[in-house]
Amino acid sequence: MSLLISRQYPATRLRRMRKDDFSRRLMRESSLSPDDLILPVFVLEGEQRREAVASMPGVERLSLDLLIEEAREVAALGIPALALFPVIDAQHKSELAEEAYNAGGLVQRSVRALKESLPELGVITDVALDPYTVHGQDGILDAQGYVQNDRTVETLLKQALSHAEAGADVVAPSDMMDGRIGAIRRILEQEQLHNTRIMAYSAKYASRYYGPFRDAVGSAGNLGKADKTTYQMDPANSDEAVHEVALDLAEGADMVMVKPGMPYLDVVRRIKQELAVPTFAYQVSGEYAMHMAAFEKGWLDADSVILESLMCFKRAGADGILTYFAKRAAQLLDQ
Ligand SMILES: NCc1[nH]cc(CCC(=O)O)c1CC(=O)O
Ligand SMILES: [Mg+2]
Repeated sequence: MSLLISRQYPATRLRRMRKDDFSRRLMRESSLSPDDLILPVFVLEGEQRREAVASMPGVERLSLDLLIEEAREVAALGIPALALFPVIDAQHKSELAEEAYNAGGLVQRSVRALKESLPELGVITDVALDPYTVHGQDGILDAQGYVQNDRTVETLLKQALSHAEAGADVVAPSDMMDGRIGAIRRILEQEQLHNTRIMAYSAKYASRYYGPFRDAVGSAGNLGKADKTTYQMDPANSDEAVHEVALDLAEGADMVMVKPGMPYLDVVRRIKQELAVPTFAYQVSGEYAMHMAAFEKGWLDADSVILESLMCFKRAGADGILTYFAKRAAQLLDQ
């Protein structure tokens, strides 16, 4: 502090270093590259199917054959990984979400196909029951409608194992049950799947910014007016986020995540600073929708705002960002 106080204008003029591109580049503290990006994708049953998502302009749900083409482009752009989210047909949804661990299910088949066609592209799978339950909650309900923790974890284990057995490089539990990271790590070790990574959605908030995603996977209708406040975190909390992350690390997480992203950058910063582990952030569907709405109205300049929004995650301390802008950002960074 004393050092800063002793600095005085005109000896110190911070605009000097901003004068030229070379000195701006030299003092730049953060950088953004395709290596920092993960593209979330939505997969559908069928062939040659491509469906728009009304609340996410530019995002499409793809059948597996088209997803493989998409994945080829993603890899060619230098994006390290994609995160896979299934759209599950109503006939496969149930109270106990048994379809979640079907070895021949949509996710499991997609993982196999992706790893076969593009072995070097990282595949991250979502471990949570919401696409598979009739009520759209991430777990199994008791008679009062409460999401049962330990009963749900038993099913998540099977789901995570089925993903890993299909060849998923990373399983990403996004359900916020207590103890699920430890339980998944134990079963993976037991089954000799020592190198399956776990990206834990550790500090996942009960956010209304997930609305467009729930449209995309078709769980919005099932969920109705219900919320997820008995398991996802209160947006008012930040100490609790550090606590959640510390527990997931102790249980065997390789990477941790904060979600949503931009409204929660203080949490990203705290976690990176206090725990110093691979830290990811998810620029979620609602953030994407807000940006796209402003771009469509001509109120914000798309290309520059996309890159600025992503750079802010890096400055806050994120090692990587899940973003629906991943392809567009990688193209821009390539120019
Ligand atoms: N387990 C479900 C899941 N996994 C990722 C998202 C949100 C992603 C986004 O909004 O982009 C959600 C939604 C939710 O918790 O209701
Ligand atoms: Mg937890």
